[in-house]
Amino acid sequence: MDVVDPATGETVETYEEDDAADVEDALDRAEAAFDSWRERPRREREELLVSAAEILRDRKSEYAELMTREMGKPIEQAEGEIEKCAWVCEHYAEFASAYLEDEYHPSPPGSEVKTSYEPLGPVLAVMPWNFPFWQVFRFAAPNLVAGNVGLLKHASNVPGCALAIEEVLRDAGFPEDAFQTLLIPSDLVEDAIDDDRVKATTLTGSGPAGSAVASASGKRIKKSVLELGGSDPFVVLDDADLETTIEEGVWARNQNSGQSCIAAKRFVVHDDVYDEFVSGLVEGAEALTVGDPTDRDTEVGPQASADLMAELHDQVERSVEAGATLETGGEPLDRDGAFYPPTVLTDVPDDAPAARDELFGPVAAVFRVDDEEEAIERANDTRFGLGGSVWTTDRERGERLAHEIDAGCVYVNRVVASDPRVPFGGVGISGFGRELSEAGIKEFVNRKTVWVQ
Ligand SMILES: O=CCCC(=O)O
Repeated sequence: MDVVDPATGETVETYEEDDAADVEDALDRAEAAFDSWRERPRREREELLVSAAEILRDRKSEYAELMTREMGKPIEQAEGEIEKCAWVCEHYAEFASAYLEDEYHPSPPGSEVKTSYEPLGPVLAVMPWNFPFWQVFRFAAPNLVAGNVGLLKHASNVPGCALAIEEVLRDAGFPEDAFQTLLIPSDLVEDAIDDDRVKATTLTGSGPAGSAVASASGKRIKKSVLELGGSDPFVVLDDADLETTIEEGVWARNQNSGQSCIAAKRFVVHDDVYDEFVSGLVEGAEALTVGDPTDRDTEVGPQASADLMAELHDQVERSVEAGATLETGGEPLDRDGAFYPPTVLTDVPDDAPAARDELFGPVAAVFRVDDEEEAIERANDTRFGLGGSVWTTDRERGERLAHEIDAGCVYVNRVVASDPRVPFGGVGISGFGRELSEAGIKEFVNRKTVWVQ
């Protein structure tokens, strides 16, 4: 596995891939580890998560630099990601016991009936490169503390991050085989899912990858959780506080260099404020500092690879050919590395890629609407359903519209963001199941009814 620094296009590291025999060995070890791990008192498992959080904070610079080198995340955002991983570890260290407490039910006199939450076993996680630490920790923290063991198949461009995560957990004191990284190509994933020792699967990534993992899991009657793409609407009503809304909109679209499933992708803007909003969005996009992700002033780094940038550019070109107006950006930067500028498209036709598909880079598509009803219609005119936001000074109006948007989460006057305290996941082709909070820790447990007469 070659790691190519997307800021320079140079190969910076090569890792040896694992093969089928390595997978076999890892599955054996995972199964054995589960037998003893599930018996460890939960309090001890929680304490290990506290140690993992400490290690993450101690090694924040080292891991942030690794992430920046492998997938180009601007360094300050990479440090923020490591902090968030520490937070999710601390969150589950504090709340896992309450989340997994036995639940007692009304029962006939003389009997006791409860639900207990017991671990399932080895869970295979297929994870993406865009938040290479966070996406893994939000799987690992709840599952390890619940008593499951983890097997990670990470994206092939971030093997160093995958191994570093394994290192954090081992150094924190988790048993060696409680969490293992498999540096395997995608074609070995189905074999692993087929294996009886793997009890469940979770994938964060693209629709086709999600469909493949869920199909293979379904064939073997194994539960899966999918967190796939999004095309989140950012709905700006006529009474929005425009200064704040524009500022937040620029960030909502360009965070993580535009490569986030919950980035705002379609801006649905009321006619009364449309012109002012668009000119603010364009000005904000042009003011962003694009460049070397190791530089602390950089706000938008490279796209994670030249291929991904080419795919994004093709979507922009096809949208413009279909009739969209390019307000700013729209051409790869003339320099080494996969740099794409913050881009704004207006007049986007309904059948253009920028309206229909997910654009996984710093490209905003803006739509003009005449009223609330049309805003909701436009917001819901997508097969995705991950997140969405509504911007208005009238909180009740915002909340009312939030209930009308078909998505796993809708934020009013706040940029959509995942948070350990609240469920995260989508509807439609954005996936199923939930991560984080109590909902997340209960995805891969046996909700066992115990009836004592
Ligand atoms: O790509 C998805 C974003 C995930 C997150 O921010 O938690």
